[in-house]
Amino acid sequence: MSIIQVDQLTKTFHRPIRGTGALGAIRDLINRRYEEKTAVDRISFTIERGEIVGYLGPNGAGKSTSIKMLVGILVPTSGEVRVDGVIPYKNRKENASKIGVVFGQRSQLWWDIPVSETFELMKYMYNIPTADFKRNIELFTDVLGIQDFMHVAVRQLSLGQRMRADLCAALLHNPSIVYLDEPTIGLDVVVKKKIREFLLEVNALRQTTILLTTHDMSDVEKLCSRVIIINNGRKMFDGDLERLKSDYSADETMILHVDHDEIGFDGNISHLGVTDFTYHPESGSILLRYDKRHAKPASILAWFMERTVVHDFEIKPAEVEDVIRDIYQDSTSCELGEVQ
Ligand SMILES: Nc1ncnc2c1ncn2[C@@H]1O[C@H](COP(=O)(O)OP(=O)(O)OP(=O)(O)O)[C@@H](O)[C@H]1O
Repeated sequence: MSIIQVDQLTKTFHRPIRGTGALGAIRDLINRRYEEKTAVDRISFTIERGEIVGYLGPNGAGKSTSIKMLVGILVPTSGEVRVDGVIPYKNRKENASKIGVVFGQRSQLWWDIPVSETFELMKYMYNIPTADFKRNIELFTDVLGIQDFMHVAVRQLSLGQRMRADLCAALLHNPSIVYLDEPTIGLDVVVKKKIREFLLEVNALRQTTILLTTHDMSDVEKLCSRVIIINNGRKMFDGDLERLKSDYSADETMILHVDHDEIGFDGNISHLGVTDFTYHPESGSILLRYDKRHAKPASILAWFMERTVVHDFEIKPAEVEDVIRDIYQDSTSCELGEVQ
């Protein structure tokens, strides 16, 4: 059975409409008006044990609201959610023992006590057996490089140190599911790498299911076998990254390595279906972007080979970042493009 089951999940907020100016404020006091905002709109998906899934969408798409329903903080307006056999908002305590949560912007650690004592408190709160606790501390501190600041008070940690400590704390009780909201936000490349390695290791060792929201596409490419994309509360795509690229992007880039001096044409190559063209004389390379539905890479290559000496060439599919940006911008694809 799938570890996460979400069926037609919906959350509608009623939020006050605020009047403008002093008169509006007085009017609001007498007659408060509300508008409805459907933050999550009939979303359905299932996630299997051990999957690492990227839950993506632009700002305000409904990601945090979905996660809050999965962790049991919010009660859905309609639809169903079941996590490891439990309805989160009805069985909050049981659900909490099975999950780990990290919100990149907010820490769950106790500000004034050292990291090591926070971990001891976690052991007590989650009733973690001593042998498991020791094993996890050894493994996690090693992979995340926490030893150097184990005895430092949380408020004195840098952002990267604090995030590593947060991750460690969230995983000490061996949760079967981990929700990560922007876990690498604001971190340098070295710490990002450590965190990604850690997540992959825990996932491989323990079959931990990971649901990750991030705006960092390199997180997605390094970690996620599958992505779910939402926009305006609706699911737009559910599948693997390669499928995302092939279904949603027809753009490719061809890079030609040519002789510096011999490039001899006027640059008018739109008839080849090329949409973007740049020549870099310092490296002797030509970058050509085209829509593969309208252009033939072989014809482009042949055309250039007739006019200059081409030493080498490569073809690159669109970067996932570009594909996702295009999907975010194209809100009309919302329902039409939904893929299960
Ligand atoms: N408690 C609330 N009351 C009213 N509206 C809310 C509430 N929480 C969220 N919303 C609205 O629901 C929509 C979705 O918000 P949500 O925080 O889920 O988006 P998000 O995808 O997590 O965005 P971001 O990437 O910016 O964190 C937004 O329009 C937001 O203003």
